[in-house]
Amino acid sequence: MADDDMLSWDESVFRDEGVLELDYLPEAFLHRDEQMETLKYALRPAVRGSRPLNVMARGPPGTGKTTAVQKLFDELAGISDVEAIRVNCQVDSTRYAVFSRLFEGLFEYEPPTSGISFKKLFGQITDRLVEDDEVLVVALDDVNYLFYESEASETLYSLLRAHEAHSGAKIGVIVVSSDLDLDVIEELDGRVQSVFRPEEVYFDAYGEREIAEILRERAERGFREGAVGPQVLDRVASHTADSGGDLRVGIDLLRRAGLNAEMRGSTEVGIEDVDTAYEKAKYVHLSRHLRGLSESEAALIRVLADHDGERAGDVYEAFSEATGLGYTRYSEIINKLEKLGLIEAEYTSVEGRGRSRALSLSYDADAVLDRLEDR
Ligand SMILES: Nc1ncnc2c1ncn2[C@@H]1O[C@H](COP(=O)(O)OP(=O)(O)OP(=O)(O)O)[C@@H](O)[C@H]1O
Repeated sequence: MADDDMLSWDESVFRDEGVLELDYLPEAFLHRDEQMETLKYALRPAVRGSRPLNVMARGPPGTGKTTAVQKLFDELAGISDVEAIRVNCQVDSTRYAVFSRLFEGLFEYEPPTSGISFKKLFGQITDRLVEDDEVLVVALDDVNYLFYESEASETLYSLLRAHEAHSGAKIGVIVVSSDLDLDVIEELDGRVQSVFRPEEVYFDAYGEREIAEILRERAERGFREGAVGPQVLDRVASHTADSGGDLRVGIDLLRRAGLNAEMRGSTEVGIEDVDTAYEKAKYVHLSRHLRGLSESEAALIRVLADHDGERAGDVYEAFSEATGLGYTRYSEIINKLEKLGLIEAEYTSVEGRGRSRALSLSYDADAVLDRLEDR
């Protein structure tokens, strides 16, 4: 360690730390040309004033789906008579919430919170589109959350059939899902299936070489010259690939490794800085999923931390005592947490009682509880 004031604040390994924030929109978007082409093809009619094709974009977490949408929407923002609005369904997970967000995007103020019916909200949106002769492109990002709340069919139905209820309304929809176990089309009601025939775009997981290239580009912008060597980058890429190829892990890892180097008073990031950082960065998924949970969902996680590995019936007793909620809601929450990969439900045979489900947390209980409190 250097002397006491080694960390003179202006001496940093970073050139621009903001580049290593997860919501930073990268200038260079590598290895996604094909996906961008399909998206552009689908959206092109909007630029000419017609309804765009609908799109379904799928792929594992951290593979650039949101970034692709954001990049295209930024381009569309410069075109008159096209409104492009991205809705994060992790935050807005009901039909009403989605349409409130669309209202806000169009009118630039929130709809009245009290008492405005869905029908009215919907009507105001479509009237505006028709009057101003605008095309609306809606991205339902993380649409899987609408399915977990059983709101997907209603929401899509309203969007896709808007022109029937309100002649002249032109709306195109991009649904984005990172839940690979969810068969989006199959899970929709028949009446929605019959009008939803989207173009499909798949975002496959990046390989280790691609990860390294993308991260090199990001590191060059984010770090001072010479602060991150090729071996360090390779190490970051290898950890990222190991944890499923989610670039969020890699970017978070780069940033934390940089902070570790600074802690040591070094101007160069070392392999050990990366390895120490990985202990934390590997939990970025966990933190992200915990952030979106409701109070009762969080309550079940807390109960499970105390009853890890126990039978579903026993966990229910503790849950119901803690929250006063009934079995139906309990089952729904288990279902959602399982789909999010936060818990695992395994069938076990109990002697004399047939098969029963045992529930356990997918991550270390202390790691979960710490992050649950920080959310
Ligand atoms: N090809 C790429 N080039 C540069 N940066 C990328 C690329 N792909 C992803 N990223 C970066 O990785 C991070 C995660 O990307 P993004 O949020 O777009 O993934 P996603 O597929 O939408 O994830 P999720 O499904 O979990 O919402 C972002 O910080 C983004 O800037």
